[in-house]
Amino acid sequence: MTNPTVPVEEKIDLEKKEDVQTYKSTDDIKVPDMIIDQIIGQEEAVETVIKAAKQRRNVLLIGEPGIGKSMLAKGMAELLPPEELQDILVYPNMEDNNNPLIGALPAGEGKKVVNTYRIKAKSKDEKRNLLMMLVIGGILIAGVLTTQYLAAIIAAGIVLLIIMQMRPKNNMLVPKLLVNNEGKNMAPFVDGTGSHAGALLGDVRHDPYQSGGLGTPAHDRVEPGMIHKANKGVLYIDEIGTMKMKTQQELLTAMQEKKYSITGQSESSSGAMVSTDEVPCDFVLVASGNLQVLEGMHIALRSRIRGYGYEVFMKDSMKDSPENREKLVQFVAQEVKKDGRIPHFSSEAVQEIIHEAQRRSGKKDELTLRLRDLGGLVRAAGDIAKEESAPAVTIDHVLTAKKLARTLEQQIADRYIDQRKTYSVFESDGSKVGMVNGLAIIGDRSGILLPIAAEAAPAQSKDEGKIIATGKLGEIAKEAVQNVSAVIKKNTGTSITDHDIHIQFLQAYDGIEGDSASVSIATAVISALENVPVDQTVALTGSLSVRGDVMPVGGVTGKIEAAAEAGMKRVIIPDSNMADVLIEEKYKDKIEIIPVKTMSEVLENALSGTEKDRLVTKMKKITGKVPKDIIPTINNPTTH
Ligand SMILES: Nc1ncnc2c1ncn2[C@@H]1O[C@H](COP(=O)(O)OP(=O)(O)OP(=O)(O)O)[C@@H](O)[C@H]1O
Repeated sequence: MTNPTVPVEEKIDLEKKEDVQTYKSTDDIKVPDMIIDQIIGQEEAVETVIKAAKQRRNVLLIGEPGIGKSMLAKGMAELLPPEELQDILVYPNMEDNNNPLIGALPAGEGKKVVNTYRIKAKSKDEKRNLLMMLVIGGILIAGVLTTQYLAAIIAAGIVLLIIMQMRPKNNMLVPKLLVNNEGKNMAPFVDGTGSHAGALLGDVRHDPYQSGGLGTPAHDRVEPGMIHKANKGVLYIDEIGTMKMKTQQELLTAMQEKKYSITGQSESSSGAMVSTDEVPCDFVLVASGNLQVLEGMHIALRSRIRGYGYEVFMKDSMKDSPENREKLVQFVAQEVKKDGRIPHFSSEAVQEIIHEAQRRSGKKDELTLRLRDLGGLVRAAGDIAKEESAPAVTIDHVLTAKKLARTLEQQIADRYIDQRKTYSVFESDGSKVGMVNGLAIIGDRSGILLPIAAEAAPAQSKDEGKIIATGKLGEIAKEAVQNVSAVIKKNTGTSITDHDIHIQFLQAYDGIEGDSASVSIATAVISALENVPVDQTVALTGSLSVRGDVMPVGGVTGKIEAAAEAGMKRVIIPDSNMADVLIEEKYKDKIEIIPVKTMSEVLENALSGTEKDRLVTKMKKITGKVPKDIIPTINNPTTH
């Protein structure tokens, strides 16, 4: 299917602040030509890159995956002042075969020089071949005339061998074009991500025949590195901290010297004997990665970037404002154009993408900037529309795509829920002592139910009770119980030190983040200590401060949706997270959301049965020791 195309002059140009509201489909929106103008939501990073490009400075971009780091690096290459691009040639060195010579020529000249050498070599070879044929022919004719056939054949063979050995190999004198910039008018962009030392710094191939003089000449075995191909342009390296220290050190040397000779990288190879003259490598380094990457980064390399460049911490979300929503309209138009196979999006379909951007940010009044993932949704919706041969992508296509294009984590979460239901790992009705339906996040935003079981027994040791936590999140559990032991005592008057407390995360799998489980753990422990059942129709999330306040956590939308999927009727979340809740319409009637500020409110809502009243009365009795802020909430719990 071909996309309908509005003539360029009739398109809405957002850069000129034209009114975007009038657009019917993304076909009406003009996509900027320059990559730097296509970058959405990273204004500070864009400004820095523009500044860095003017001065040819290095840049370190730190941020989440898929937010536009490599796009910025490409944009920078487009912006670099158009310097004289060069072709680099490597010539044989007659005096020292293992030290090939380097020559730089204006772009486009390199190929011509190589061709001239080739033609010369060819004509020399042809002349010599002709001469050889004449000499051998003469010997053979003489042999025929003197009837000395055998002697003539042997003589011709010997002459042939001698000439072959003595013949200078003209081909060997032809230089090799290392870097070819013919026809290029933009600074090069080279992505060196994940490349090993040879690919990055250049290499000399091994030649098993080099000792016999029969092999490929040294200069012909020289291969340029990415640092050389990026000469006068941008060298982009993602996840720079994963690169070997030695390679980072060499990279630093190349950056400082702006030239770097090529040698064989493998010590046992004949290439290691070869070392060329210095090859120009005047590149701008754009390094990137997430915060952890800094740990693996060579200190001197980082300091070089800091001293002669800029460091930028990129955003993963932007304010949900009318201007930023317009930028997302441009984003959808860009992705459609880039893909080239999917139809344009109707304005309603774009609205749904914007709504999803809101949801995915997981934060109040923000839009996600993890645009690679959002682009995935655009393409999935486009594919569905294309399959149906629809002229444009509609809101229904986007909704279907959201269902189909579920992330791996979301699919895993669904399967866990099914499995756990089948094996009754958790319950979604009735009440149970020491069992809590906690909530966690897997991947970056998929919620998952995390059942937690606690048992309390009188301490076996006379001195002090123990906290025994099993399951993959054991450490978190121990820490959480230690942190909240004061809160438990404050709420129940019971000291956990008189008990051995066993906690288990039931069937917790790798990749589950359990940081926000402390409210759930405390509830399970209190329930077990006090023998008060927990309502199994409630799911919980929240982080507990040592004072007993419920602190905000990440991913509430995903967690609430997971609770609803698992059949929970109510979900307790931190009050301060209420503004982040953007659950899908279909879940709204399924689950009641209860915002809480303190542990007492959690207990009021999570515990059940007559025993709860006993505990509340007990809590009230000890409220003399409880800070004032808890008293009113115990008497007057907030339920929504
Ligand atoms: N800020 C942005 N503006 C416009 N498009 C974006 C932006 N961020 C990501 N994209 C889209 O996502 C794609 C991937 O982005 P890019 O490769 O730049 O991400 P990245 O941050 O370099 O990720 P990684 O670190 O995983 O390589 C881009 O080609 C573009 O389509």
